[in-house]
This record gives sequence, C-alpha cells and structure tokens, in this order.
Amino acid sequence: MTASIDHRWGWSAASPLGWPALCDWLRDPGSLTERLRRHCRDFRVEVLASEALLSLTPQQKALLDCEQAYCREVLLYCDETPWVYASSLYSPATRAAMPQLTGLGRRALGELLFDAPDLQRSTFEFAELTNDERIRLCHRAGLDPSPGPLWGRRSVLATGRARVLVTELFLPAVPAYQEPVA
Ligand SMILES: C=C(O[C@@H]1C=C(C(=O)O)C=C[C@H]1O)C(=O)O
Repeated sequence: MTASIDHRWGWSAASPLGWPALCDWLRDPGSLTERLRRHCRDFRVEVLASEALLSLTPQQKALLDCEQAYCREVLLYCDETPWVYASSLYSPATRAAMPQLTGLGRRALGELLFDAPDLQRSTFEFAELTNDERIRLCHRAGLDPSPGPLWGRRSVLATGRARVLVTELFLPAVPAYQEPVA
C-alpha cells in the first residue's frame, strides 16, 4: 500500500457521526506518537518503506504544491501490536529544508515535527476505508482482515518551509473501535 492509493477514498471534513470515542482519536490535534505512548508500555516504529519518490494524486499535488514527493510508510506498535499505519509525503524542497527527515529511521516523525515551536497543522480530512483498502491494510500490517469499519485521517503539518502530508490509518487494536457507536 502506498500513500498514492488514498485518492480513491472520499476524504471529507466529516468524522464518524455518533462514535465519540473514535472521533476523539481522529480529531486529536496533538502528537499521535505521544498519545500512543500513553496507552502502552512499549511503543515502537516499524519502517515499511522510506524515501520512495511517488507521483502524486491531484489532491496531494494541491496539498503539497509539488508533482512528486518522498514517502515514508510506517506501522506504529503498542506492546507489539500495530495500532496505526502512517504514510507521510513531503516534497524535494521540504527534504532540502528539513534534512532530518531522511535519517529518521525508527525515530517517530512526531518527535521531530512536534519539537518545532512554529508547527502548524491544517484541518483534518477523514475517510472510512473501502472494503478493499481495509483488507489490504490489514494484510500490510500482518493482521487478519478486520470485520468492522476502519477510519483514517490526513492533515498537513508545516514548520518553516517544510510541509508534510501525514495520513494515519487507525488499525483494529485502537480502543475506540471497541467502544459502542451511540
Ligand atoms: C506526526 C506524528 O508522527 C507519527 C509518526 C510517524 C512516523 O514515524 O512516520 C508518522 C505519522 C504519525 O503517526 C505524530 O506523532 O503525530
């Protein structure tokens, strides 16, 4: 799965109605890394791919103002269970403005970005994964396909001249999926 796949989804400002626990996760503007760390003893980042140069979808081009972007794909683990799949896209200009991006490895992107005092976050867009994407995502994360809906969010994090389009897909282990829909 690569970040360019998400253009088939209906990204919108609408988060899941009547599901406050999931909306609380989806709409949290703070560092997801920090939130995950509060939920587990052992947090770790597994890098699935880094620095692939991808052609962008029209929406991604508009969000990043470039034709191609570098892509970092990770799984974020809490106590040896993947909770989040994340792909982050950034332009060659951002790569030049923030060279730390290329050597991140298993350091969480949030630890770099949320250190910036001038960090700004765009409004979130949300999407419920299609059945195909849900199955592909679970397979990519080494999980049995989740029977229930899975949701994702995306937003642009900007500091100085750097801009990163961060797409985060919440996997079945996130506690909110066990909360009843109102
Ligand atoms: C932007 C953040 O960084 C998290 C870690 C990522 C990574 O290491 O690639 C990507 C997206 C986020 O889930 C955050 O903590 O909010």
